[in-house]
Amino acid sequence: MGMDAIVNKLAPLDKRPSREEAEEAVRVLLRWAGDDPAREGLIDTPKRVANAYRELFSGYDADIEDVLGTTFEEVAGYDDIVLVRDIPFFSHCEHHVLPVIGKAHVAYLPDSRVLGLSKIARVVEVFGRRLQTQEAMTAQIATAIDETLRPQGVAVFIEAEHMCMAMRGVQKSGSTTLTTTFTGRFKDNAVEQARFMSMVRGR
Ligand SMILES: Nc1nc2c(ncn2[C@@H]2O[C@H](COP(=O)(O)OP(=O)(O)OP(=O)(O)O)[C@@H](O)[C@H]2O)c(=O)[nH]1
Ligand SMILES: [Zn+2]
Repeated sequence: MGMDAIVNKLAPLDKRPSREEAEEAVRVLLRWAGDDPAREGLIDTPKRVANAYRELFSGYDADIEDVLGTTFEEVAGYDDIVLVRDIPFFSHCEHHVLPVIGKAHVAYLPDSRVLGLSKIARVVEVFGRRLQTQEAMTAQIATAIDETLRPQGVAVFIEAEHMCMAMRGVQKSGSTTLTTTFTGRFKDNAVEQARFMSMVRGR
């Protein structure tokens, strides 16, 4: 997957429906649920839901190259694993638009340049705040870091619970789905991969 595949997912703001259209769609779904959008408690709900969508799906508005733009070279020759562990995120599955709640662990092996640490968590945030499958989100985080920083390797490990499996459908709460993407040396070298996994698991 290249950067284009990630960038193309962005819907330009001017191609979006109007706020009034979005609020009307919420009223339709409230009626579909069985309630009356005209009753007092629901009058402002379409506005609130439209606002919440702007926040929950703000990842479509972010430019990943801006997010990852700041890099540093002066790190005293440091060339070992940089791992940011336990980055919490909320996403939404693209099949049911229900929450996916999880943690991402993201590492890379620098090749002269390093990233600002907060940028790693920001990348997770950008891809989390879109409609996702866990597999795609894992691969997108790895690709974004790989193609902007060009490190020796990237490792991404996501563990998450899908509300579409807990609240409805098969109704299995508490199960966790694990996904990984490895690039470069993390992909080619079993020792580096194992080191990443034990750093993630070590407490
Ligand atoms: N691979 C993958 N599947 C997901 C993810 N999120 C949700 N799903 C699955 O997407 C599938 C959609 O299956 P469908 O049969 O089309 O939809 P459905 O009838 O609502 O499926 P059930 O959830 O089994 O009731 C389900 O098996 C979900 O568990 C994800 O991140 N990755
Ligand atoms: Zn789902």
